Amino acid sequence: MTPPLKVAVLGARGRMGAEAVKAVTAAEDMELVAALGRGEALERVLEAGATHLVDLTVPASTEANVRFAVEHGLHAVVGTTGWDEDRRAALAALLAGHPDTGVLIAPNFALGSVLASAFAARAARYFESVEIIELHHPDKVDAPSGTAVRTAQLVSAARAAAGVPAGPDATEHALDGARGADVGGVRVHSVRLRGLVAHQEVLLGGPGEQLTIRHDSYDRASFMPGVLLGLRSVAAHPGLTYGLDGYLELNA
Ligand SMILES: NC(=O)C1=CN([C@@H]2O[C@H](COP(=O)(O)OP(=O)(O)OC[C@H]3O[C@@H](n4cnc5c(N)ncnc54)[C@H](O)[C@@H]3O)[C@@H](O)[C@H]2O)C=CC1
Ligand SMILES: O=C(O)C1=N[C@H](C(=O)O)C[C@H](O)C1
Repeated sequence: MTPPLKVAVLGARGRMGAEAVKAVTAAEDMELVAALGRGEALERVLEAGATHLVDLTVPASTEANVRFAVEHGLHAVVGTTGWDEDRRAALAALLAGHPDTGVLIAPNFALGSVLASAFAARAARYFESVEIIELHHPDKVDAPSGTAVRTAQLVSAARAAAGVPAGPDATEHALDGARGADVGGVRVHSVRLRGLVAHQEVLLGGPGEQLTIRHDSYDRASFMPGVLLGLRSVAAHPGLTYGLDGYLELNA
């Protein structure tokens, strides 16, 4: 029998971390060996014999946590936001010196969300205009969401590859922020509202028609199959994978 994956969860007292602790504990092929909150020494992960680390902390902590994991030969599955291009490049450079170690940075672990972003990228070349609205609970510390940034990047790359220009926009006068954030030429609008969990709409507009691709996470349980898939797959994918779609066969 294959021995269970020895998993440490960082951010274990947070909304996502607490859910991940439950999911890992319930998985028959995994053993939860450490569950750390803010201020607890990372060395405890090593003392516990972890081979895999899940990071669900905050943008200010995640980079140091993941670097620690890689430097100690642990595979890492990362859901925390804040991994911009510079941070990903620095991590990829570090991983080059640790060729057997894998890191997954997943802006969104929900399968439906990953599919929605992929569908949006596929549709994007056929529409004049594309904008994104992301809607989250008001305790979220970052905006726009990591998922919206990733979706905008995918949409932008797909449009560039097809030679489609940025959508028309005649705005000459606007209050700051009224047109949202510009992510690779795609406007992203962030809503924060009590009662929401994590939601996104990609609006695609052409003459006389609109396609809306919407995904809703009503519960953080929606993210757990992706966390477990990431843990089961990460060792077989050395180096840095950005997006859970890297482990899925979306074109099959
Ligand atoms: N990829 C995905 O599918 C998802 C990603 N997220 C992202 O995950 C992150 C966490 O989200 P939430 O759980 O909602 O936030 P949260 O604020 O509820 O939890 C974060 C926890 O991390 C702890 N923490 C901070 N620094 C730490 C450190 N160095 N070591 C250990 N613990 C530390 C905090 O004390 C807190 O308990 C955010 O960046 C969020 O955007 C959230 C939901 C889904
Ligand atoms: O903070 C959250 O809640 C979420 N964060 C991730 C993001 O920023 O995209 C994933 C999901 O949207 C929930």
